[in-house]
Amino acid sequence: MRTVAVVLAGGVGQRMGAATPKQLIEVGGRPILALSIEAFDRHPDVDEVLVVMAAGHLPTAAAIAEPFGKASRVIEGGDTRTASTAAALRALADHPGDTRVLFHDAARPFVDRATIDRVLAALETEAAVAVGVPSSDTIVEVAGGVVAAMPPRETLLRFQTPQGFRLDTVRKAYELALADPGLRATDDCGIVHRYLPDVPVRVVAGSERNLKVTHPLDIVIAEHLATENPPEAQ
Ligand SMILES: Nc1ccn([C@@H]2O[C@H](COP(=O)(O)OP(=O)(O)OP(=O)(O)O)[C@@H](O)[C@H]2O)c(=O)n1
Ligand SMILES: C[C@](O)(CO)[C@H](O)COP(=O)(O)O
Repeated sequence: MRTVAVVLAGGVGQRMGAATPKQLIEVGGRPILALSIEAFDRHPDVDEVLVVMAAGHLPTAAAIAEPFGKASRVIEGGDTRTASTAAALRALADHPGDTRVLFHDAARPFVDRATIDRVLAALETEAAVAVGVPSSDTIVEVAGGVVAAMPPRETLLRFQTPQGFRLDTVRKAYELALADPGLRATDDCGIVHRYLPDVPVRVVAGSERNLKVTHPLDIVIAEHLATENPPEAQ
């Protein structure tokens, strides 16, 4: 059974507000995208890494991916993260349904080997696997500026990536999702949960280091993680 890691780098980094997409910003002297590709390229159970890049930046992404033996292809993403995942699924159309596929945010350059191991181990028996960490903040639902609901914090997790699937499962979920004019999603497990409600989404532990570089302050933290405690030391 083959394992493909899809590194989603199709965003433009609006919240970061930099001149280039945030995945091209260097931390510890290397582009964030290179660190994310490397995490999967070096994993012994990953066979192939597919990079999905923002339009207009494919040659740069191809140059970054080139040294990694498993990063065979760089394709163009879509206008949303969901559209970029859909583009990856189209690019994997010739892969058998029992392929294991891991979708990872390029913006999470510090994913560690143990997290990938946990996702792959769960995929031995499950068709959809998420990575989550507890919230240290109280999370509330707000409507019209006032609190509408306060779910008990111990029932809540913050999702990270990679999110892992059997290819046939995520394919089916996306087929249904893309036919829904009301489609709104922020991750791939959400799409499986909504469109294939009978498929359990197993949750495994993530890591606080696996931050998603989103806002300018995250670059300061990422620079620290990359230089003081680099991924290869994990
Ligand atoms: N059209 C998109 C949008 C996002 N992503 C990827 O999905 C991951 C998580 O998205 P996010 O952190 O929101 O990145 P951006 O969309 O670039 O950021 P912003 O929302 O601030 O514009 C990132 O690695 C991003 O490159 C993608 O592949 N295609
Ligand atoms: C997939 C994700 O990283 C899980 O936390 C998150 O939903 C991505 O959201 P974004 O708005 O595309 O950064």
